[in-house]
Amino acid sequence: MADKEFTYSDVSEHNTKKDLYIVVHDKVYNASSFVDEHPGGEEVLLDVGGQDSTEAFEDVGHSDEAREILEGLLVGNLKRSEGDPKPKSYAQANASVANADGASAGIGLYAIVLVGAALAFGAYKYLQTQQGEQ
Ligand code: HEM
Repeated sequence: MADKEFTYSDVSEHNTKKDLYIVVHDKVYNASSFVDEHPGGEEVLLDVGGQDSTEAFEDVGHSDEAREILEGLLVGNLKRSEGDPKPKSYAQANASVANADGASAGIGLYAIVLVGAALAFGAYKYLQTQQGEQ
């Protein structure tokens, strides 16, 4: 049963409380039986029903216990086809965000140091000419 393959549109049909599939890391889970028990509330689960909720699930930092429950709800694998929303791999998404941030902060810092140095040099030169004129 857990070897079943679902397309994205198969999954998107299961988006009601009584029939709720969610995708986490390209695996398809039937969360219907767990909606009422979810410590984070039913609303968040219904929000991601029929969709890829990898990011939402990982953002919360769910415990190992939560992951075990999730495995128990497994019904199959997601078969992606062209035109589907891009896979949301949390680790990859986060790494690229961190890199982009790091790079832009680095460049910004260089720019500030360079502009600061140029200003200091200009002021120094200006003061020198002023002193020369006296
Ligand atoms: C079927 C998938 C899911 C399972 C099995 C699950 C399971 C759990 C469990 C067991 C907890 C208790 C804390 C822990 O052990 O980490 C929890 C908390 C929580 N979950 Fe989920 N969860 C699922 C999906 C989601 C999704 C998609 C969201 C979306 C935002 C979410 C949001 C939360 C929040 C906000 C809490 C914290 C509640 C609190 O501490 O007050 N969960 N979840």
